[in-house]
Amino acid sequence: MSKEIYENPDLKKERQNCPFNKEEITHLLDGGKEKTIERKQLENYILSDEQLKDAVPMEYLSHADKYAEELRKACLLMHKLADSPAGQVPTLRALMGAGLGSAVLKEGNPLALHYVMFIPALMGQGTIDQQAKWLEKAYNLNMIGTYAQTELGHGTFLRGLETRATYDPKTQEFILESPSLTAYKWWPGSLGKTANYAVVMAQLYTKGKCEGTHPFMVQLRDEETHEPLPGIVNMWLNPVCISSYIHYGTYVKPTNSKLSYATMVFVRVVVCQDVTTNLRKAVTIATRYSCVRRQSELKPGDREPQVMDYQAQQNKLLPPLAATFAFQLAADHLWNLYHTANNNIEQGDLELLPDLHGLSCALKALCSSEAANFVEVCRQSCGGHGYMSCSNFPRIYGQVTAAETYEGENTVLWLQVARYLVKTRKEQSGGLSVKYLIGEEKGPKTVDTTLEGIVKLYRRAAVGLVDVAIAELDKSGRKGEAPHDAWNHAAVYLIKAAQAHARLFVVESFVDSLKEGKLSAPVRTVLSQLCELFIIYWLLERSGDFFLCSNLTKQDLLLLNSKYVELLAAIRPQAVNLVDSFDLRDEVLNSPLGCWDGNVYQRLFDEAAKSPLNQSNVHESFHKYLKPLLKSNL
Ligand SMILES: CCCCCCCCCCCCCCCCC/C=C/C(=O)SCCNC(=O)CCNC(=O)[C@H](O)C(C)(C)COP(=O)(O)OP(=O)(O)OC[C@H]1O[C@@H](n2cnc3c(N)ncnc32)[C@H](O)[C@@H]1OP(=O)(O)O
Ligand SMILES: Cc1cc2nc3c(=O)[nH]c(=O)nc-3n(C[C@H](O)[C@H](O)[C@H](O)COP(=O)(O)OP(=O)(O)OC[C@H]3O[C@@H](n4cnc5c(N)ncnc54)[C@H](O)[C@@H]3O)c2cc1C
Repeated sequence: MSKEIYENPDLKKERQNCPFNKEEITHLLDGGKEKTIERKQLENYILSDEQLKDAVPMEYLSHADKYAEELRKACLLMHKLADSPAGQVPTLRALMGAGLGSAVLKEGNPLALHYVMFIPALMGQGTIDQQAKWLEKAYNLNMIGTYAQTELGHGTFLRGLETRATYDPKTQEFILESPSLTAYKWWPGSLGKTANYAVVMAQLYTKGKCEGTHPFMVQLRDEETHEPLPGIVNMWLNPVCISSYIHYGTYVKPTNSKLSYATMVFVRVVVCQDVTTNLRKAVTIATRYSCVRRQSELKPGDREPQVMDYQAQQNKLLPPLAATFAFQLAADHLWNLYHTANNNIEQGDLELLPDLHGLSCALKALCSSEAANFVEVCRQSCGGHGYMSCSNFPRIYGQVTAAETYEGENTVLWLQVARYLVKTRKEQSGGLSVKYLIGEEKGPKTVDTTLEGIVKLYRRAAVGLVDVAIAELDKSGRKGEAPHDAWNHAAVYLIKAAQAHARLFVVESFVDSLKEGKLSAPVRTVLSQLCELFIIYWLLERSGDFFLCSNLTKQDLLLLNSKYVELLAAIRPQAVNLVDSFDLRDEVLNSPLGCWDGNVYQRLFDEAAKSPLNQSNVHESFHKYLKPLLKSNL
């Protein structure tokens, strides 16, 4: 007799009479029906392997045991690559990020940097000969690499890196050295125990002149013994400069010194997708839990309501739900720009490089910071159970908030965006993704609160805040301040302008995707509601920017507030159906709060029972410490 599958009755009710085709949204997010089929086949292939399951929860292992266990599984995953139903690169992409990969490697993938940065650095900056020599070795895992750029003393200011690579024309070798404690490479993932090679960013010195930071291939450990090579701590020998700027002892300048930063641009682009995947997990967990959890009294005398029926809970969870679509669609647009720009750069056409740099910095900073804030709101929306390690919120938050720092600390990236915006606005040049900065904003300044009218408000704010920042810079200049001081004293305005630009890009991506997309009417309706909710939410959150740069009135704001709460009520009935459309398996969510069946309390109880402390009634420490204290009559 088949075992009755339990489904929480409230969740079951939420799923009845769904007005849209969930699979249509799943296919949209996956990039098409075929991609969904491929993803599900890959998930079955990986998650059905018993050797990839944790015997005990990772949180109860020692640091060293966690590392060993993650390395065991990571290596097993690599052995499974060859037979993957999805092909190498799609499998690697799935295994390196916050989706399928995190279902197996909950503490992180010791081999991630090899694929996410080391190989991309070789592909992006190695010469043909160097790629011929190293890429096959890297893809065959005959070497494990990392990307060693950050030092104890410098992570942001790359021109301040202290590691030096001095070219010796006699031996035609580079001598790499870390001249001080602050020059020690610090932070690179896998550098400590896993990698035996690294792409090392170092200041290139030749003929006594510093030519700036360049990437070098350095062997760190013996390929057989894995022992660090002699002198590895503070002196590295025999590195090879990746990309050929030394021709017969003479330095040949690259067409653009920033091309050596290309690997960072790649990761900033993929990080936008990765934090969105993590946000989807957090929203799914919190939404399902909020429809299972019944608490307090809404109508006196009635049964305790689902907490999702409180408008306050909808206000917490529906904007992040909408954000997952907004960020995904924006990340897709950025990915397309990355490919176009990269193909052009390979042909020597660097025209799109500033746009790519500006937009990748903007979107990485926006998606990571917004996702981190939203994940924390999702955690808080689940009360005490959201605080438990087994809820998976602490791990999801840790992964997302790390992205606010790595690959360019967000503040620093916002200032990079501002530099690009000010230059584009002043020079009225270029600006593929900032076309609105070129020429004057046309049309009446009156406000209409339709979708198109709200997008126009975002554009006015984006232009207006750049002009406010430029006015501040000019004012400082007139006072005789040096450009670097004027820039520093306008930082607050510059960052606001950058953030407004990033939000405009996300809003336009969302609106344009709905216009262009071949969607059924029911899906278009629910996604349009989410789009309108999200762009009004952000406008209400940042209303000062809009008051400053448009004719927005108090009446407009009150009208938008009413529209916002109406949309909360309209979307509420579809919240569970929308997160079901993400098609995130329980193993990927890895949380008793978010499981598809809603069997929350039993799963919480089972998780608690796994704790080593719950394997006996009295822990041995009682007899060692507590009992003597109880007897000591202090
Ligand atoms: C094969 C399978 C593949 C699988 C992939 C699967 C992916 C799946 C998911 C991935 C999961 C995510 C895991 C991520 C792990 C990451 C781990 C972390 C790694 C790191 O953190 S690596 C180190 C990162 N460090 C940084 O980012 C440093 C930040 N600092 C800088 O970038 C720079 O110092 C600076 C930009 C802040 C300032 O530099 P500088 O002072 O030299 O520049 P200026 O401000 O003076 O500007 C000069 C001009 O240069 C332009 N510029 C600057 N940077 C760039 C760039 N990167 N590209 C292009 N142009 C750049 C400026 O715009 C200026 O131009 P202008 O015309 O003069 O204005
Ligand atoms: C989880 C994780 C993984 C990492 N992995 C790697 C890796 O694999 N390889 C690698 O090379 N690195 C790695 N890093 C390092 C990372 O790239 C750096 O931490 C990051 O670039 C920030 O640099 P920093 O730590 O020097 O911070 P700092 O730049 O020292 O930041 C400190 C403060 O100074 C401010 N600040 C700095 N410069 C400016 C400025 N010009 N204007 C205004 N404010 C400024 C910042 O906004 C921040 O508030 C990793 C970091 C983390 C957290």
